[in-house]
Amino acid sequence: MSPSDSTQAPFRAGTVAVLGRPNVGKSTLVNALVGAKVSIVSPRPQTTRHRLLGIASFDAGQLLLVDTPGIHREQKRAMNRMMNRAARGAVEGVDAAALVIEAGRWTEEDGLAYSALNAAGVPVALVVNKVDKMADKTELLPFIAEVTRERVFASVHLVSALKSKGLDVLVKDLLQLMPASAPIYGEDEITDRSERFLAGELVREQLMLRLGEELPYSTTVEIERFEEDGEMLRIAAIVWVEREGQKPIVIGKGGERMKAISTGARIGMEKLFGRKVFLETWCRVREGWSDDEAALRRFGYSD
Ligand SMILES: Nc1nc2c(ncn2[C@@H]2O[C@H](COP(=O)(O)OP(=O)(O)OP(=O)(O)O)[C@@H](O)[C@H]2O)c(=O)[nH]1
Repeated sequence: MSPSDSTQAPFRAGTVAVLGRPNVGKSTLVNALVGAKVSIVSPRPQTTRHRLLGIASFDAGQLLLVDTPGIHREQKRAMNRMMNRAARGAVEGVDAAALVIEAGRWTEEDGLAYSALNAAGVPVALVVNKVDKMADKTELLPFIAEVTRERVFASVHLVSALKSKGLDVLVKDLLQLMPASAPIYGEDEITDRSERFLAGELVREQLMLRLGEELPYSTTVEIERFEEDGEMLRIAAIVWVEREGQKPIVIGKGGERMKAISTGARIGMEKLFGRKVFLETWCRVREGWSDDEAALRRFGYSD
């Protein structure tokens, strides 16, 4: 994708907060813009736990995408507070926001996100995602008319992040909202996260995809080893569970599930890192951890 303006146009670079309800497709959009899987995707809401910077480079500029965790639907007051806090945190210092919504659905939470962004004075591009899912496309224009009736957006986009549709114009319009600036990162950089972190995320993604609702909430992934061995990478991942009884859920009958998790994660790693990966995956019980230690390990740290 390379939206090319006139040759006179300055290079632009800046930060875009990607906001929206859980499951609307924020991570899928960031990955599609970056052109690689920097943010994990699953049909389960609340997949994204971390703020993450995806770096999308184009001929005309560079977008630093902050992929924010989705916001819970809770009681109204709590929701309001969380929404504002999440929006404020994510929006601090950004040049624009992409508010991602699902085609045909505008909810109260979307309205709250819009209001928080508007109050923060951040220009908002409305990204109506999952257009491919809408059987009757004639409903799209009245839907947009309704959403934009009393709200101001810098631009409005109909996209399918999954099928990479409508993204060229989105990039072009987002770049217009960025300040003239030299590139902030190298053209081949795609995230500020380490490869080690991304490896852990790919294991976590497989856990979510393959365990679904069965996945114990407190499960964490630790990358115990991440080493270069000639052309290949040797990686060891530990899936930490809280109780002995949770191990069979992760491992599955005859180890089948763990094998599938490991293979899925390895394939993702080989694609992302562009080389062969030897991956070992273990499931262990994290007996005796304090909450602090568990939290640190969740971010890939251990003493
Ligand atoms: N049909 C269709 N599905 C999509 C599209 N974009 C995302 N999805 C699917 O929607 C689900 C959620 O996608 P994510 O990218 O994880 O959504 P998210 O907003 O980052 O979710 P949280 O991490 O929970 O905030 C996944 O199953 C995606 O494959 C799209 O354009 N079309």
